[in-house]
Amino acid sequence: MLLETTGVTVRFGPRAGRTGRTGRGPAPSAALDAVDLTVAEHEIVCVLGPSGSGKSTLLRVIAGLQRPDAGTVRLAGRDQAGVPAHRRGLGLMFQDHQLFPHRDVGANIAFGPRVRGETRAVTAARVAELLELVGLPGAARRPVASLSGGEQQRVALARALAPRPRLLMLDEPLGQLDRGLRERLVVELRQLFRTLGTTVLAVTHDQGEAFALADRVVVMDRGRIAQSGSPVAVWERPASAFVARFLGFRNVVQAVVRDGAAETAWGRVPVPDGSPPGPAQLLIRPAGVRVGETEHAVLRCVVTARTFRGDHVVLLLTPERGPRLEAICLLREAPREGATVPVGFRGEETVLLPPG
Ligand SMILES: Nc1ncnc2c1ncn2[C@@H]1O[C@H](COP(=O)(O)OP(=O)(O)OP(=O)(O)O)[C@@H](O)[C@H]1O
Repeated sequence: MLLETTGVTVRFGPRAGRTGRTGRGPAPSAALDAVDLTVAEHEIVCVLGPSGSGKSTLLRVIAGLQRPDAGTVRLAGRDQAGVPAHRRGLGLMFQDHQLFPHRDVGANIAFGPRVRGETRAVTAARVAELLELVGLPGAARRPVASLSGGEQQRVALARALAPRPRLLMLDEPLGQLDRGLRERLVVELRQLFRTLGTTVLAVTHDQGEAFALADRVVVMDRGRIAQSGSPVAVWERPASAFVARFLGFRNVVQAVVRDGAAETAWGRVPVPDGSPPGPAQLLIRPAGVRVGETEHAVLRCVVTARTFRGDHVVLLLTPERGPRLEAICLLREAPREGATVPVGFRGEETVLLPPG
């Protein structure tokens, strides 16, 4: 295992040192609460979570920029306690690129290799090679100030890769760019890391970015790991109501499973075969809400909003009982705003979550 954190805990502020646990969650001051995280050689892992969930603090602890109150960080099996940041062999690329504004592109990228004592010739070759890799061939003499946001991002990446770090750590790598550019760059980044065999630990609050980049995503909630798994596994089977809501699913409701269906505020909803009986929370994906089908209808809803999304329409429904529902349907089948429609549910599109 290239990176292994065990029980990493960080507490900030006046409550530091107090345990204050209730057994149900971390004390309010725990920025990180006993985090165990591994990253294998050549793996791309994205840590994902809402603002304040501890993502940056975790990166800073691994980088050696923040001392943990408890726990260990191992790199290639070696405990990093007492190893300063610059001796950990990590590449860091943080939110605000931190390029040297008064140096040209080449000098920015050359910084790491020069500090490590590489010769001018070796460094120049490395700079040219990296500029080629990040899609900016021949840009070495350009002033940093003349670059667009996306170009600066590429230079920052080249600079982080220049000393051949054993682990590349990215904090919101594409945070400040517009959506179109981010979507393009994320695909390029994944290809680049694959080609180079780079091991990557990235942090982002943008789930689309994490899902496009990562081999594995790690979802954080208030200093703890809420779920870790492949993008597909996490998307298909969120481990909790928190993860489901964080992924943008809206239809999460209290339920009691009995006789092959979940009893909810919306009525009886079919659930997958073999679902254990008892209290739970239920996620119904928007595709599992059948709109306008009278045969399986259990509920009547008013169409509160329709959002056009290209080939389909997202409907916000206000039911006669229970919280609002989100549904998707084909444009040509979408009911009008204000219409009252019968609604039923598809069991294959439901996921049972632990009780809240
Ligand atoms: N230097 C600090 N002093 C006090 N509290 C801090 C410090 N740094 C972070 N925190 C707190 O620790 C918690 C985790 O912060 P962190 O920056 O790691 O979260 P994050 O998930 O990276 O958030 P964001 O996405 O907004 O960057 C937050 O409650 C934050 O207020």
